[in-house]
Amino acid sequence: QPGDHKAYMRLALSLAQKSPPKPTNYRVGAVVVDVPSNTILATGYTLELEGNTHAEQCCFMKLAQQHGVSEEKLAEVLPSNLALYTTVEPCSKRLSGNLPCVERVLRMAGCIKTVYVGILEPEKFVQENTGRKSLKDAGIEVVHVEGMEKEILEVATAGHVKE
Ligand SMILES: Nc1nc(=O)c(N)c(NC[C@H](O)[C@H](O)[C@H](O)COP(=O)(O)O)[nH]1
Ligand SMILES: [Zn+2]
Repeated sequence: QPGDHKAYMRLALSLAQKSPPKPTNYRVGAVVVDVPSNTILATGYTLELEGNTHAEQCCFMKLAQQHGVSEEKLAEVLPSNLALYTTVEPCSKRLSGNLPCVERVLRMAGCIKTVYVGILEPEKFVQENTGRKSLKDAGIEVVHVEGMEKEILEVATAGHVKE
């Protein structure tokens, strides 16, 4: 139901606010939900876990640890109807060269059916985020949860030098 989507996106935004501000990335929050049972399987925010980690990446790293598998094998052990909520759409390229979150989501195309995003990635670091198309081509639905764009962007860019 639409109400739930907003509630999960608001939870993701509260997670994003825990992320240490940096000028070279965005502060993002993410939540993985098992749709049939409407339960949260994992939460994450940018830089929550060791290394230069992204919010979505943290969710998957936690799930892999919980299930004792590598991130690559995660789709084999998770339920098959999951939703990923992320305040900023999954990245399709990272200036650090680390594996983009779209690639991580694509590996889980067997269980992640829908990605709910609060905003599309601004074109500050990466000219054009091609993620949405890659996800749709893999049969993953991308849904924009509207109404929180301004606050999501403010949180995401809190570490940036004000122009
Ligand atoms: N969806 C998403 N979740 C995040 O947690 C995060 N930080 C970004 N940010 C996207 C942005 O394009 C990259 O942060 C820069 O391209 C720098 O790349 P690194 O973060 O250093 O790997 N995007
Ligand atoms: Zn990412």
